[in-house]
Amino acid sequence: LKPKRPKTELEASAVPIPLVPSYLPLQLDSVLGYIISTLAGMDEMEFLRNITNKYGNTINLRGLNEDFVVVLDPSSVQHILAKNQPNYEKGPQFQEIFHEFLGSGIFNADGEVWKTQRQLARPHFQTSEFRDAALINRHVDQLIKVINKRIDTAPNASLDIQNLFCRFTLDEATDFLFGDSINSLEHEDSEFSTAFNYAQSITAWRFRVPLWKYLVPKRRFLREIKILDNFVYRIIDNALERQEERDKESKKNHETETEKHNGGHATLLDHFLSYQKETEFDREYLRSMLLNFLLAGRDTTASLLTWTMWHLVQRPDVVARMKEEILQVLGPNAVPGYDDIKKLKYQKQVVNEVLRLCPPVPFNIRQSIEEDVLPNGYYVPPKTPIAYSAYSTHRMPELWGNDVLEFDPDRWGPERVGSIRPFMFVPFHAGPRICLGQNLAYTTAQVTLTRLLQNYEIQPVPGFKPEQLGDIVLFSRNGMQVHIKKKSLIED
Ligand code: HEM
Repeated sequence: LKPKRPKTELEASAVPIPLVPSYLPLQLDSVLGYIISTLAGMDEMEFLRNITNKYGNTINLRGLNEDFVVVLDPSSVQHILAKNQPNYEKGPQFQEIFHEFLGSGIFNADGEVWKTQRQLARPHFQTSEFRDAALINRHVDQLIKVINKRIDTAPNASLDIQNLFCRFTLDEATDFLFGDSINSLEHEDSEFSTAFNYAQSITAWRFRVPLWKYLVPKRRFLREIKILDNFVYRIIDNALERQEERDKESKKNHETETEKHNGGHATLLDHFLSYQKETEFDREYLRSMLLNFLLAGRDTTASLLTWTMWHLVQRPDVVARMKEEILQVLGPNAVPGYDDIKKLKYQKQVVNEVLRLCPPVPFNIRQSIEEDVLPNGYYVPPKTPIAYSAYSTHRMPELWGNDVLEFDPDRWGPERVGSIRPFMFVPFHAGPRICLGQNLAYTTAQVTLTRLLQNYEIQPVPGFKPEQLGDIVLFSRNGMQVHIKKKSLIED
């Protein structure tokens, strides 16, 4: 047993966070119950929601005598993500779990290491980098080609659209970040995507199982990481060669460093390399940087598109309004760019409503540095893991009303959007570490949806029901089966 700390003055003045009850020493009943149920396919997000419905919006899920705080109130979420953000870091536990996979990349770093990467990367995510949406459209072309081929060869069979979206966003993200697409839409069983998926799912297990070091097999994990490394190092070495040639050229032309930076860069990697003079990056740093951005950007957008399909196949009325809007703004065939997408206001409402009910990152963890008191008076001890769940906060009836579980894009319409207060809706996180790719994600999702609705009719598969899987990203365990037929917008 951990020795009991003497109470500090702050602790004495605050309220202890309610403990979720358990009955065996070391809370073994709760810990084992959770692991067994998860292995058996439990919906973890609904499990957490049921616990908070029963015990309150600020709880301590203590396991093996370690505290684990969960907060859902917008004011507490705001406190840890923004107001007192410096006191809530990713922390050593998080970093250890992710280390082999992500090194000290942006997603897995705190302090100066995080800050430098964020500052350097930010310009690459400005809208100007994807205003014409050409890169996105190129990969949507490929997606459409694969869907058409599938319709031609098996017109009556259902299709797992989640699988296609994962391959599509992997191709788009590797193109945007590395300048070298995996082309997994063309070659489904790419060694890289298998290795990436495996590394991600083992990492999610390391989170769930407190004794992961002893329980989760490591040999295959390290073998798959090696496959990722080989792939990424090849890209880095090519980019370094290109950079050297560019440097020689610019010396010939007597360009200054500032002129070089202002030139615009095709990929995130080139963008980082253009700062090589000021900041010495080694290959390992660049490798981690790329894998971190890939993790952050790829499955999240695929998840958003997947759950959008699930809601749309059940709501022909919503689809009809979306199609009407596309016809008005773009017509049946025009390929959308960023500026067109901005005019698709109802479509954005639909996307926001999906992000509310099915946030791609449903759960997120920080660790306190010093002791603290939350705005609702609860005491947070030092060095304590503290989590928030966008999934649960987005489903609180006291915030959203009694129709909270209804899919209603009109919540986001001009008359009602005013009642959505900050930190009630946090699919992209918030505060200084808010998602860097938010704008790119909306653009990718909306360009893709527009083109799918211009070209197809998408229908439910009778009897199919997705099973939520709350890994690092919210997916459906059994895919997302839909029926899809070619149909132009003017045939409606
Ligand atoms: C629907 C799509 C997306 C969602 C819901 C989403 C959500 C999030 C969330 C919740 C975080 C905070 C993670 C944490 O701190 O633990 C985050 C961070 C981040 N996201 Fe996204 N994201 C999406 C798409 C993208 C895309 C497309 C990219 C880029 C290719 C991207 C790049 C990043 C980066 C670099 C961070 C780390 C920011 C930092 O720590 O300073 N995201 N995202």
